[in-house]
Amino acid sequence: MQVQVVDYRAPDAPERFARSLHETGFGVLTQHPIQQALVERIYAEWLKFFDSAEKHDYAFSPEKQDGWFSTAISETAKGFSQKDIKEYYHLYPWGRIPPALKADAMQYYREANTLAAELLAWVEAHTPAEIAQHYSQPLSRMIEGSDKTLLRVLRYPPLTGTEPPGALRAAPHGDINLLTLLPAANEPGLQVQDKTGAWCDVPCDFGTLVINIGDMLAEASRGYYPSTQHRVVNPTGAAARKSRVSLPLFLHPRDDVVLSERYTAGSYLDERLRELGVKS
Ligand SMILES: O=C(O)CCC(=O)C(=O)O
Ligand SMILES: [Fe+2]
Repeated sequence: MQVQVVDYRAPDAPERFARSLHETGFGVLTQHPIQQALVERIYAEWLKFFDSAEKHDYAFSPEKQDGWFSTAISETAKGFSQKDIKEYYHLYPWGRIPPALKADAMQYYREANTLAAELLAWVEAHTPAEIAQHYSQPLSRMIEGSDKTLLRVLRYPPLTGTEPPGALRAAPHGDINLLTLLPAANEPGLQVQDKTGAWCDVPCDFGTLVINIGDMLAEASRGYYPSTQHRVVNPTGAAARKSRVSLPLFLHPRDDVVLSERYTAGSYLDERLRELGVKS
């Protein structure tokens, strides 16, 4: 499998990027407009937050899905029995955000959203007409006025050696949303599955941006853009004693958007959150 690494500024970037998404579900961008200094500041600030007792004041809300998800209630990937070895915080502009962390997180949220909208337009422009005719509305319109787009700050704690056998930092899964934007994490571990079932490392040079297709876009494009299974494997050696931080932005349509004959975005999300065990 060849996940393409594409220079965002190149004249043929939209086409090469959309082809990589079509062929692998993933694409990597260099020279993109997201400031690396901002990403690094967010990683450092949130590592401190996860190490503090303050996080307990922000326990997640099952109805709203904002706030801090502890390792004890963290997701169990669809079809798996072990919980992932991770804790995370769900940020929405309308949700709870620790005041000291708010300015940077919201600046990132805005900038990442702007870029995500542009990349969605690239994806749309390179959708073959026979597929695009099934979109219930232009992809770029599906996200207009959406309050569902989610910034997740993830912390995978150092391993203790007492993890249940087979538990992974993130078990194989597909993302639920349209597109995911993920700045390279501070540590490696992200892998994507190819068509033969083999796992391949996602190119993860610090400073690059990984983008992947989510299940909602696979549904709306009838599989033309595949939502590929990916996972985060456990480190060994000295890296096992370090935390890994990552910062995916999950771009979501409004709830009322029709994805296919079977689903609206709202009905799809509800079904998936129940399967993950974070909504009842
Ligand atoms: O931490 C990562 O690199 C990937 C996280 C991920 O795939 C997810 O949260 O859906
Ligand atoms: Fe994911």
